[in-house]
Amino acid sequence: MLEFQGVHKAYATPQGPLRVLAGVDLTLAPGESLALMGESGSGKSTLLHLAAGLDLPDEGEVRLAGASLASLGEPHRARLRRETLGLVFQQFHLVPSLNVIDNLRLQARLAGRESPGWTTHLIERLGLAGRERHYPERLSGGQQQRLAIGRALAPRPALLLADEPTGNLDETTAEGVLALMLELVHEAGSGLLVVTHSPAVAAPLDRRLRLSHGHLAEPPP
Ligand SMILES: Nc1ncnc2c1ncn2[C@@H]1O[C@H](COP(=O)(O)OP(=O)(O)OP(=O)(O)O)[C@@H](O)[C@H]1O
Repeated sequence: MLEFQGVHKAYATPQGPLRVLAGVDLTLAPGESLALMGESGSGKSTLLHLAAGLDLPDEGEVRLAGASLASLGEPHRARLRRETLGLVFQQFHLVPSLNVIDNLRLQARLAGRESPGWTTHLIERLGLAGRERHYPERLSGGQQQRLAIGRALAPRPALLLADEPTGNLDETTAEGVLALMLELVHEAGSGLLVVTHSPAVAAPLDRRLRLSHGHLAEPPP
């Protein structure tokens, strides 16, 4: 589903190149779930951006659904992203001019996979039944992030990429939202790559890896 082979990435800084990924290898099978952990600044978001083809490696290859992302033009990469991935970030990135149900429908339509039954099911599971016509600004932070997760899962993507999805929420709300995210990923039949600092979130997933000094490794027990 997702494969990194010898991936290197550095950023240009006034002090010279900042080496972030130094030969990362990773294979994620369809339906597999992986927690990506690591210190702040270790390159977790960089890895997720490369996985989504939002940025390209300096060296090595990233393959998504069998396609080498660097070999595709940006329009083709964007289409593959829409059809294959769900993305959830710390900021919710909801469409403010669309109500709850239209935020969900838009994403499914863009991916070419609308399913009214699944959308209705999602709204109920997200605790947003009765609020279908509300706009995001009228929802609480936790509700907005639940909606952002639901939107990403509306097309039942092959893989959900989530970058510290509850980083902006208080601890109690975050726990509930993350538990719901894991359940919905399971119901959607999606794979999951989630950046998290929480051992409780990481524990039930298939695998856990830690990014440190540019390399991925098993975390200490
Ligand atoms: N566009 C950029 N230009 C220059 N440096 C960058 C850029 N993006 C990220 N960096 C630097 O690369 C390093 C890795 O950043 P990244 O955001 O991938 O880490 P992270 O593990 O996700 O961190 P956090 O847990 O704090 O979100 C950091 O030192 C960051 O400052």
